[in-house]
Amino acid sequence: MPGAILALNAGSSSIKFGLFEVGDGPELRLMSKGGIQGVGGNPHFTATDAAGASMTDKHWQGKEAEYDAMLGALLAWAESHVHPDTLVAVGHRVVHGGRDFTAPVRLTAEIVQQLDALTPLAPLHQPHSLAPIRTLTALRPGLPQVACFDTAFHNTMPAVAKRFALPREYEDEGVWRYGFHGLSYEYVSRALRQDAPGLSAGRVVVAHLGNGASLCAMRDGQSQDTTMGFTALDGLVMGTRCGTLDAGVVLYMLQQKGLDAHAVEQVLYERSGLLGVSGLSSDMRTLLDSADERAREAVELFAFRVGQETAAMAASMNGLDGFVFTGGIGEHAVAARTLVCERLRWLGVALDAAANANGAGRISTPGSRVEVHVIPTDEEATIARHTHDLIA
Ligand SMILES: Nc1ncnc2c1ncn2[C@@H]1O[C@H](COP(=O)(O)OP(=O)(O)O)[C@@H](O)[C@H]1O
Ligand SMILES: CC(=O)OP(=O)(O)O
Ligand SMILES: [Mg+2]
Repeated sequence: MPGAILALNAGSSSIKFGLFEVGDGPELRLMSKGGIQGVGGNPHFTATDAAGASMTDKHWQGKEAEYDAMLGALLAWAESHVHPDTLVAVGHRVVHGGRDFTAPVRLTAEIVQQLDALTPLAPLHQPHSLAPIRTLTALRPGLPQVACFDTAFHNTMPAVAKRFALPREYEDEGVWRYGFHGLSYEYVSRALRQDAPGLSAGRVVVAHLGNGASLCAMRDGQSQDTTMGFTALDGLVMGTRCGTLDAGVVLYMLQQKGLDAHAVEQVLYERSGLLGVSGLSSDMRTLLDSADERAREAVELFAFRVGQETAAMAASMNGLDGFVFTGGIGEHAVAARTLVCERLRWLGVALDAAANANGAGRISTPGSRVEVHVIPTDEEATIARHTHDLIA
């Protein structure tokens, strides 16, 4: 089935994409990757070829910066590089699959409606996941579109790791831990199996540290536990999200502070995390560069929580053989990796400071009991592979 697949990963302020050539076999070849940054503000469209050379770099303004126009332009750009009739499908990252979607699915109007009903479970993400699906359906009604879910990878978690200690009727309604960042974890799981098969068969904590952040306890490449739960609000300190919080604080906000549900949602999703603690920025790079004491405290809390939750993930697997950093912070923030590894020393992590600073793939010392790796994630590659498998 020769042709091409466009994989889209739409977030709150950016749309990332990967364009892949399909051959006759199962392997896909990356032709281009890039994205639109500044969606909703000053959009900036860039794309590079597989070797990293720039293919386009444009700023859009006025009518060109409107959502449908931008997606139309991205689609037209992709088609101009593969010819319209060879674009065989578009795959999307959809953050929440709820209890009904545990594997990639070919989209229909009815399924889009079902996914829309999950918006309250992922208010920061689901609308952004669905927006490009709707626009592309209007632009190219006949083009097959596939949804790939962030939650699906965690379906292998044992019941005890999924369960909340709430009255059973909540569980009957689907209130349990789903977990997220699954397309990223799936990519890392495959990369480990290929490049470090011994470790991949063991007990590994994968840390996806980006704007959203979570950990996955992986044994034999499968999810055993994760720090995110029913929503992407749980677990670690994130850019603007608080992570794990005593539910009593929510009651305090409602009952003592008089906030309504919408105001609480805003505090927890948009004004907390690194931004809330530092009062400065949600961006790790800005905080690491800052001399402000509160910026330092925000980074300290971030690393402290990664350390605590790693111990919890290790407990879920009865031990720890490896630790993997991925996501924007995990891949690039040398100082943040150092702080995290210091908190994992007692678990058997010995960091090789030079390897960490030099951007090596393995950053633990040869004698480290726990192997530490940095693996750049590629959610778009996972999306493209699933899309290909589904439509082939
Ligand atoms: N060189 C760097 N040094 C420190 N932090 C970085 C660097 N590059 C990216 N980051 C951080 O990565 C985070 C964004 O991660 P990313 O995975 O790209 O986010 P998203 O969840 O939006 O996909 C930001 O906090 C950013 O500051
Ligand atoms: C699920 C989630 O938190 O995603 P992101 O990191 O893209 O915000
Ligand atoms: Mg992300």
